[in-house]
Amino acid sequence: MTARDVSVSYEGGAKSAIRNINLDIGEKQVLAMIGPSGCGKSTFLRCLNRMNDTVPGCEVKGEILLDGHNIYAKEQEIVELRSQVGMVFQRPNPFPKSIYDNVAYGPRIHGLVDGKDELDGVIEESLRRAGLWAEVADRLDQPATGLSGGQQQRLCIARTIAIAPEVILMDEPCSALDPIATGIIEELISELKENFSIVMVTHSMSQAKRVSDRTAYFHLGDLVEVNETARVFEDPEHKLTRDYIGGRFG
Ligand SMILES: Nc1ncnc2c1ncn2[C@@H]1O[C@H](COP(=O)(O)OP(=O)(O)OP(=O)(O)O)[C@@H](O)[C@H]1O
Repeated sequence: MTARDVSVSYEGGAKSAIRNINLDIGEKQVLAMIGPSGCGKSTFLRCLNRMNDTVPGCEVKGEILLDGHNIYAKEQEIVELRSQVGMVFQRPNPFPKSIYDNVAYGPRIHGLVDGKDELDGVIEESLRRAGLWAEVADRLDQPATGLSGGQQQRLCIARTIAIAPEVILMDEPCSALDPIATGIIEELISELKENFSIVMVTHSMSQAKRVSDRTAYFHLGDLVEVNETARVFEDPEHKLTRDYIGGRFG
């Protein structure tokens, strides 16, 4: 994906949130977005699958290309876009349905499978890739809400993978989890990048260091720098980045 000159405002243009963002999201890489609270990370993330469309008074300008096609073009179908760009939220949000039906939801509504056997296969594969199969294989018909928080988040990842997106967006996917569940999700993210491009917002600089290939630093609505993660943390180009990483504000 490529963002070109993306600016977003809220309240009918009265409140500017991000300005002229130019950013490439590499294929099969993890891009971490960091920066102080309110700098526009989530706003930018939500542009990538047009989640901001549903926010009244929110205006998005510029272009976001997915495989060379502008996702803000008139002819873009939102349902199709959401099947190409999946999203995992801060708090695990399983549907009040069985574990099976949570993962089956996407393939069913997008018409991706033909018959029960194929659907069963997609569900097993998605749960395996999300590292959850061994824990739930014998209780697929049980309510998803009975799983632990970490298991629920892996279920939400399985639900996203089941529609075979190209890109997975993650908005602070571990912030509601304990350190052990966080470690499991971080390992999972490192495995998932073999097949998907991942963009994640994180408040944890150590997490960005551990899991991302590239890191983008946002400040007051501007993208200050984006570079290889090691470079951003060891030798940032900008003083603002250095100050944030050094804990001098944020
Ligand atoms: N629905 C909205 N209506 C009005 N202003 C909004 C809305 N959503 C976000 N904003 C404003 O846009 C700016 C960027 O917010 P955003 O949530 O994108 O930042 P963030 O970097 O993700 O913050 P955090 O790290 O706290 O989640 C902030 O000034 C915020 O108050």
